[in-house]
Amino acid sequence: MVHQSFKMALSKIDTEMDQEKYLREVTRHFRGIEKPLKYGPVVENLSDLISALHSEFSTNYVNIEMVNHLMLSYKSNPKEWKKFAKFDRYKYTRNLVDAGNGKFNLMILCWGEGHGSTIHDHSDSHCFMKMLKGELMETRYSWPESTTAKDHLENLKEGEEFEYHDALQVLGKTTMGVNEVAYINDNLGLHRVENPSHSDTAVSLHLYCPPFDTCSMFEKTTGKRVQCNVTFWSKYGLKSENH
Ligand SMILES: N[C@@H](CS(=O)O)C(=O)O
Ligand SMILES: [Fe+2]
Repeated sequence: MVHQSFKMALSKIDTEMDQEKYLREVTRHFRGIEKPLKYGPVVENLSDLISALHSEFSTNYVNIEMVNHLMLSYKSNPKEWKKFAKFDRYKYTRNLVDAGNGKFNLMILCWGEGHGSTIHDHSDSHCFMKMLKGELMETRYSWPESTTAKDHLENLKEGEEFEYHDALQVLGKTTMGVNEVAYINDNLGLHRVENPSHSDTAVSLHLYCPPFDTCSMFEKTTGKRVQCNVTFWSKYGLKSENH
């Protein structure tokens, strides 16, 4: 009897708990793994990785550690990802590889020499970043503490949030090489990523779950926050129309 009601309770959770809500909840606890799992599945190529990710996301209870494992387990092969790697002269590009049935976004980011992102958050999603080529330097920052100084309100433009007066604090810096995977979520802070090389490009593979199309960007010296849309330079190997 107890067993049966327990089963009923579980099936209730299964149907009522949506995956997005569940993932946002795990965001609070997951910190990332550094090595592939000892007995985890082996990923031979990019299409294996994509299929394995789809099956991982097919249930409501995504094993985020397994997602991390799969990202670590794939070994970069430029022949497999070249068709997605489209560069721009002026800024890093975001190229959609797979929209994960609406459950995750897998994309390839192409970084020209010296290109970098602005300090940003990840809209409460999990973010895995795997190096495919070259090196990237990641700097992490703490969140600005918000204040309520009324005299700043009049200076706010539409879409801007509250002013902060102190510079963002640097939490750490890491340089990542080919096949390494970094993990971040809003709980772990903000970050900025840059290609420190002035002679080589860099390419990285990012997985976001749940997917998001806006995030916040921050000014380092004031902590000022602006909501921004994030767009794709290309989708499935084809250049987006608006570029
Ligand atoms: N999160 C950034 C890339 S990075 O700098 O981590 C983006 O999706 O554009
Ligand atoms: Fe990021």
